Amino acid sequence: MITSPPPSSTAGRAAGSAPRRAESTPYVDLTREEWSALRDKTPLPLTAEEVERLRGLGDVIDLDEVRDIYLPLSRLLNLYVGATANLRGALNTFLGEKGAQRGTPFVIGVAGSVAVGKSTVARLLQALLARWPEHPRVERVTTDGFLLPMKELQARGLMSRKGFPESYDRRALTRFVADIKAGKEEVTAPVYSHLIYDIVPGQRLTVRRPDILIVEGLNVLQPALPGKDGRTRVGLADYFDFSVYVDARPEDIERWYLNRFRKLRETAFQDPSSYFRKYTQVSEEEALDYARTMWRTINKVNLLENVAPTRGRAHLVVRKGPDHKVQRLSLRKL
Ligand SMILES: Nc1ncnc2c1ncn2[C@@H]1O[C@H](COP(=O)(O)OP(=O)(O)O)[C@@H](O)[C@H]1O
Ligand SMILES: CC(C)(COP(=O)(O)O)[C@@H](O)C(=O)NCCC(=O)O
Repeated sequence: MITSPPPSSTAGRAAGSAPRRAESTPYVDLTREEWSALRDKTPLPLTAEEVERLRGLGDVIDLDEVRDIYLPLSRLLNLYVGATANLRGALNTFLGEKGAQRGTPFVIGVAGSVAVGKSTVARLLQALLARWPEHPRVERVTTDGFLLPMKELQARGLMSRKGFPESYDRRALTRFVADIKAGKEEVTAPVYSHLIYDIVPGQRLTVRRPDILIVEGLNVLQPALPGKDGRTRVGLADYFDFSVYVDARPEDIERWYLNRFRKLRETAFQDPSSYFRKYTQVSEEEALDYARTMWRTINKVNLLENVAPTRGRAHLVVRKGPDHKVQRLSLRKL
């Protein structure tokens, strides 16, 4: 796998280091304008009815952004799905009887920091990809279902490392995606609740042979853990047919994190069973101080230490500006 990252807004080039030679990059860099011009080649423009349905997803995303950025992306992915099916056909021809495998889901990983907008991108892609007659069944899962239960995090001293790679049951997550990719009829996963800030006891999410699976989470591009014998294992990202890294400046992400916290304080945190209810009982300033500490001591550290270093493994890096609008895209061409 090619690992040289495109220029980033998260971790700038070290002072004094040599500029990357343009001809050696495996990425093609496109401005927003260059990318959005590609939508002219995109069949299936959005109908008025679909625009309404997208609005119904409850996201604040503006519709020009959907047309300019995410519609061309859904076309690119549609082409990848077709090409991947052809490749599997070639493999089956080569393998003969041993190969005869039914179509397996096309798996897309969506990575990036807490609050960068992964869920919004993943929800949009789910809606846009399901419009194509070749792949109407698109499922989306978030990796938070594979966080260790709170009791276990406490026992291991990991409560302030939530979202770090070690706070997940990584083997179970990889097995879950491997089973779906292998075409199992029915695969289940645990469910995480932001309300109780914990795994929901006894609840499971079921995935039944989708055409496309979108796996969204902070750590989806992490390399595999070595096995006990030191040998390399197959990791989650090895099952991805395509991956997207959502990138933005940490200062902007912090602002989005705090804005989301402010909104949640007025809505979901009001629920008596919310883990964060206590922050509705103190002043907004006090609540935001707490959120700022969470950002600076947990989420920002995780972004810089674990998440951003995986950016160069993505097939596509989308870079957002301060207003969430995508400004540049780097697409892997090699
Ligand atoms: N394109 C967008 N335009 C405006 N606001 C957005 C956009 N994408 C995300 N947001 C807002 O930014 C915050 C973080 O987005 P979210 O998708 O919840 O992030 P993540 O899943 O990465 O934690 C949310 O408050 C969301 O409403
Ligand atoms: C649940 C999360 C770890 C994100 O998980 P993901 O779905 O990306 O695997 C994150 O949203 C979170 O709760 N972080 C802990 C610190 C905080 O509450 O901001």
